[in-house]
Amino acid sequence: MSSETVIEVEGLCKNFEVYATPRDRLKQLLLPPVQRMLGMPAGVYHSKFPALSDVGFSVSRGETFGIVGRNGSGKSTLLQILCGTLAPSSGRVRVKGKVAALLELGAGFNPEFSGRENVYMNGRLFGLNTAQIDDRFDRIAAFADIGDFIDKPVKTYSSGMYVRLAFAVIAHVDADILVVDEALSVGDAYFVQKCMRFLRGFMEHGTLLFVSHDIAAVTTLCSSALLLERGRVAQVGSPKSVITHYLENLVAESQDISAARQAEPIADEAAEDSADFTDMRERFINHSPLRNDIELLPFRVGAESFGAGGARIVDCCVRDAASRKRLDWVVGGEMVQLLIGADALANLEAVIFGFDFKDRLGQTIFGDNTYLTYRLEPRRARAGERIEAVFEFRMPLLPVGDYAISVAIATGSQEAHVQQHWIHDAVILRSQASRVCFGQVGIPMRNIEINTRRATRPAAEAS
Ligand SMILES: Nc1ncnc2c1ncn2[C@@H]1O[C@H](COP(=O)(O)OP(=O)(O)OP(=O)(O)O)[C@@H](O)[C@H]1O
Repeated sequence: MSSETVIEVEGLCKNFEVYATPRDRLKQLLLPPVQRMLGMPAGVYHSKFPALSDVGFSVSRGETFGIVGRNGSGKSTLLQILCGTLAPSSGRVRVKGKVAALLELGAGFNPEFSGRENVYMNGRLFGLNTAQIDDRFDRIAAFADIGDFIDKPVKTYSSGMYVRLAFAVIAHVDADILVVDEALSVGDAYFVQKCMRFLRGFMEHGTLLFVSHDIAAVTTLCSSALLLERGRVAQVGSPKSVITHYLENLVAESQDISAARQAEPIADEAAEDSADFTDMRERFINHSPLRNDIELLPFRVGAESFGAGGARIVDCCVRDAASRKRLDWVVGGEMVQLLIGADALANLEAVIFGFDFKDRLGQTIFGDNTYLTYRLEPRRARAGERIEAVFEFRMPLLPVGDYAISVAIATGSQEAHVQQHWIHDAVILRSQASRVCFGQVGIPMRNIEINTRRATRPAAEAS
């Protein structure tokens, strides 16, 4: 490593083990030791998913290095390896200096501890002693600007408060290398401005790894950039050329898809049910104040609820459909999953999960349940089991305002059922910006056209 190189990555690979069913995971855990004991070859019950393949690059001291790539291209995996929170499968990673990362919201915070206690805990993890943290505490609290919440348990924080405190901490631990990803987008506009002011100051001496879908931010902030495509390095170079390559690929991909669609016989159109598409104006919209940013407030365990008590809903979140990561914010139009998890407190027959997506006035915009899917083979749960339902759908484009998702677990049928546990407003969604200015929701437009053609003469004139 040269004196100026602070990050050096060579031949980095990361394979995740993917299990087709939870049963396979259990088999993988239990069977191989027994098979080995019996002198049999150990079975393999998973496939390997290469999230990163032969990744190599280096970053010099003082550089602002952008990492871009589509969803699922491996950015978070790479960052986690660089931060030391995930082990690579093979390859070499050398990092010189103290790294502080603002990755997943609140990662590294103990939700039971107060903000103050977490500041001390994290400060120590970053190598500061108590006297140094005492000395910086007021500045950290002022940066976070969360008022009395600094002495409340972090589990009571909104996602915006999490990110405020997390950023305030990493901004005060004398990091040599800062890693900042989309988490920053969760903060309110004033806070993001404050962070950007800090980052611009930091960039004068420190090294910054900046992961973003915000093409404009990467182009203006970064001194060089890396494009990841399906876990491989597609390009390292100037931000402008990397972003150009990235956009060309996006466009080429959408053209390939539309060419393929045109080539398909009409009869196949019905089979296109899983074909994905994005709004044709997405690129423009996502780089304008019209992007439909929706904040997701965490599941409120103590929220108002009712029910017969045969089950208790203990988990509810919105996840990214591809990565299955729990989301703190989402952009309207993206594919998401709503997960509802419940503990069965009694033996339950014919379980139905459902949800109700409401606007700020409590009017249902849409909702669904599992009844039709399982009508022929109703699901049951034994007392003591955890049972989960996942609904995958495209998040609608939401006009600015607050929304709520109520969730429920019931038993019986569509017509006659017993609500075992219903939680009002389990997840709150805050649509902060939107291009939808009328109607209850917007729908992504696959295509919009204006066509002109030669006017045909009215029939009367022609005769
Ligand atoms: N623990 C895991 N087990 C199995 N697959 C995983 C795991 N973590 C990530 N993956 C898969 O690895 C790939 C890369 O994921 P990663 O989160 O690094 O992508 P990303 O570029 O950060 O995506 P995004 O922009 O959506 O955050 C994805 O296909 C993801 O589904």
